Amino acid sequence: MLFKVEMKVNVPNDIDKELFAKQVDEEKMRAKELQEQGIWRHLWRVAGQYANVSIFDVDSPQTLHDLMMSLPLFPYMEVEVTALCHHPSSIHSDDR
Ligand SMILES: O=C(O)CC1=CCC(=O)O1
Repeated sequence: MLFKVEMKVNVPNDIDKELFAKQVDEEKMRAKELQEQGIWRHLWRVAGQYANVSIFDVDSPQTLHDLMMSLPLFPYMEVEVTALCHHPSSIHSDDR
């Protein structure tokens, strides 16, 4: 199942900078793993914002939920999830 996930990162003004830098590194490593596994299919920066638009390929909404909750930067994120399905005019057969 494909999901569009929009993540906006809100960094608290009083955050410990070292802790946050560590969490960013951990997020980067997790994102790399999930991309290599074909789960995090697309990861795009939203121009001009500390935000991204991503496409995830997971077996259920519960799996997506568990995955999102486990992201190191999740505590700072606003997240919007949109379920996607095949478009009848798409020429790609692998976008289900
Ligand atoms: O920078 C972001 O948008 C949050 C994030 C997602 C994956 C990653 O490495 O950072």
